[in-house]
Amino acid sequence: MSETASWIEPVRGRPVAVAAVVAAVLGLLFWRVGPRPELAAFALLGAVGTVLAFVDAATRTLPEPLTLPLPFALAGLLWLASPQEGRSLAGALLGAVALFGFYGVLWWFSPDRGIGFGDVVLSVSLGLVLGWMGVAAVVTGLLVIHLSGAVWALGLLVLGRATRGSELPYGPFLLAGTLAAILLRALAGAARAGHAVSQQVDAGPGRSPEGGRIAVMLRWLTAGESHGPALVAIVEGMPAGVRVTSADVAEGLRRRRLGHGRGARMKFEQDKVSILGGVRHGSTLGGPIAIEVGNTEWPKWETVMSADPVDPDVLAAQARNAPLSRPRPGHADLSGIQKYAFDDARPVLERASARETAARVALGEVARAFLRQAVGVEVLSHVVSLGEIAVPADAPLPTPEDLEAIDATPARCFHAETDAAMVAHVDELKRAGDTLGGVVEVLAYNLPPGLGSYVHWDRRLDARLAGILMGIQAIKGVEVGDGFETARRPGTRAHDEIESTPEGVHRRTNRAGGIEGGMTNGEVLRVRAAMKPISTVPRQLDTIDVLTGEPAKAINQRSDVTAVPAAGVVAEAMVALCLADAVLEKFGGDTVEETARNARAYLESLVVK
Ligand SMILES: Cc1cc2nc3c(=O)[nH]c(=O)nc-3n(C[C@H](O)[C@H](O)[C@H](O)COP(=O)(O)O)c2cc1C
Ligand SMILES: C=C(O[C@@H]1CC(C(=O)O)=C[C@@H](OP(=O)(O)O)[C@H]1O)C(=O)O
Repeated sequence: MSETASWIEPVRGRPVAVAAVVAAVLGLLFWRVGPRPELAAFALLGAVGTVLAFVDAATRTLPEPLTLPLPFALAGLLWLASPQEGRSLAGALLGAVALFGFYGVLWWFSPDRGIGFGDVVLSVSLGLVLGWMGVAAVVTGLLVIHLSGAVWALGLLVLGRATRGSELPYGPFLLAGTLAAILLRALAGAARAGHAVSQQVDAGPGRSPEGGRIAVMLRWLTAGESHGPALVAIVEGMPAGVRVTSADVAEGLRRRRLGHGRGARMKFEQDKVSILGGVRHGSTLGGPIAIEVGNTEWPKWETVMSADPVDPDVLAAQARNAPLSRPRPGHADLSGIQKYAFDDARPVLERASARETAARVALGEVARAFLRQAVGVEVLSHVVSLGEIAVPADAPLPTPEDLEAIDATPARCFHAETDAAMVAHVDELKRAGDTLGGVVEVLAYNLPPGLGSYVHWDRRLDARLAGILMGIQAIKGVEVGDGFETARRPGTRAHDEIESTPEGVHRRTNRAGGIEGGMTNGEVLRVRAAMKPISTVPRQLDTIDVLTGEPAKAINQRSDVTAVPAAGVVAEAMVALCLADAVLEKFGGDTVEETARNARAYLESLVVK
C-alpha cells in the first residue's frame, strides 16, 4: 500500500460519517459567519480539518500532503478576503508564527507527551485563522484546545479507557478549539452589534432633547434656488463602503424628469451632477456626502439670480426680473411675500419651487444604494391615480423587476389601459388650460420586521414616513397601506390575518401596507402620497396685485400640467432616505458591511421567524 493510500484509509472506510461531519461543520460555519469573504478560508479549514481529525484519530498522524499546502491555501484566501473584510494579513501571519512557536517549543521540550511534529505543522494553519480574527480569538482558541484536551483525557482515565502513558491524538483538539473560536467570535460579533445599536439609538445625532425629528441617524440638507447656478445636497451619517457613482445619481435625476404632462423646462434644462465630497473611487468614505446638481440654464439667470449686488439699472433692464406681484393661489407666493417681507414672488418661488426635489433625489440615490447593499431592500413607485383616472383596485402590485417598464410608460402607471387613459386626461386638461394632481404609491420590498417602534410617537415609522412624504412640494395627503379605505371597513375585513408557512410567518393580506404598531412587519411597505394640481393654472385664477391691492389674474408662466409621475420618483427618494435612517437606527454600522452583518445577526436571532 502506498503512503497516500494508508492515510486516506480511515476516510475511505467511513465516508458517510466523514461527509456528515464535514457538512455539519460547514453548515455551522455558514450559519454563524454568513456569506462573507472570509468564510472561504474558514470553510476550507473546516473541511480539510475534519478529514485531518478523522485521520489523526485513527492513525495518530496528520498527513503532510494535507497539512503542508493548507497554510498556503488559507493565507491566499484570507489575502483575497482582506480588502472587503477591512483586515490585513499581518494578524494572520503573526498568529501563525505565534502558534508555530508555541507548539514547536512544546514539541521540543516534551516529545513524549503526545504532541507530534504533525501537530506543530497544523498549528501554522490554525494560527493563521485565529490570528486573522485577533488576539482574543488566539487566546480563546488555545484555551478551548487545552481545556477540551484535558477534559477528554480525564474522562478516558476515569472510564478506564486510557492510562497515564496512553498516547492521545492531539489534532482533533487543535481543530475543535479553532472551530469553537471561530463560532464564538461570530456569536460575540452578534452580541456586540446589539450593544452598538442600543448605544447609537441613545446618541443619535438627530434625536434632540427638544423634540422628535423625522430622521434619527441621518442628517440631510439641501440648498439652492430654482434658477440658481446649482442645487447642493448634503447627507451626514451614511456608513463607509456604499458603492455609488455620479452615474447612479444622474440616473435618478433622469427618472425625475420623466412623465407626460411636464413643462418645456424639463426638455431644455439639464441636471449636471458633481459629487463634491464623501465618495472616493465609487465608494462612500463615512463622512458627509455633498452633491451638486448644476443647472445648465444658469447663464440666462446669472444677473437676476446673482448672489452679489447688481447695479439697479442693469437689473431693471432684465425682462426676467419683472416683479411677480400677482401671487398664484395654491403656490407659496402670497404667504411667502408676507412672511419674509418681500415685494414680489420671485424670491419666494425660487426656493418654494420643486426644482429643489432634484437635490433630494440625488441623496435618495445614495440611500437607495445603501439599502440595496446593506439589507437588499428595493424601493419603487408608480402612479395609482391622475385626476379622476385611477388604477383598478384589483390591479397587480408591481415588483422591483417592473420598475423599468413603469418608467417606460408615459404616466409611470403600471396598468397599461389606465396609463393610456391618464395620458388622454392630461392632454384634455392641457387643452382646457387646466392642471392635474394625483396619487403615487411607493413600495419597498424585502424589509426586515421591526424597523421603527411603537414605544414613542417620534419613533413610529409610519409617522416618520408621513412627515417625510408631506415634505414634498404639493403633497397634501399620505396613506399607509389601505389608509382611509381601512377606516371604512369593519375589523374583520380591515386587518391582515397571520399564518405560519414553511417560508416563515406572514400575513394573508397586506392592507396595513407593511406597518403595524409603527414598525415594519416584514410585508411589502406600501405608502401613498396625494399631490394637489399644479397651482400655475393657465386659465388664470383670481388673485390680487400685491403692489396695488387691486383684483388681478394670477401669474401664468410656462409650467407643468401635472408632475405626478415625477413626484413618484421624488417620493421614492424620500422613502429611501427614511428607510435608510430606520435601518441605521436598528442595525447601526460604520461600514455597509457592518450594517449588513448586524442585520443578518438580528434576522438569525428572531424569536419568531
Ligand atoms: C415634481 C414637482 C414639479 C412641480 N412642478 C410645478 C410647476 O411646474 N408649476 C407649479 O406651479 N407647481 C409645481 N409644483 C408644485 C409646487 O411646487 C407646489 O404647488 C408649491 O410648492 C406649493 O405647494 P405646497 O402648498 O405643498 O407648498 C411641482 C411639484 C413637484 C413635486
Ligand atoms: C424646474 C423644475 O420644476 C419646476 C417646479 C415648479 C414649481 O413651482 O414647483 C415650477 C416650474 O418651474 P418654472 O416655473 O421655472 O417653469 C417647474 O419647471 C424641476 O422639477 O426641475
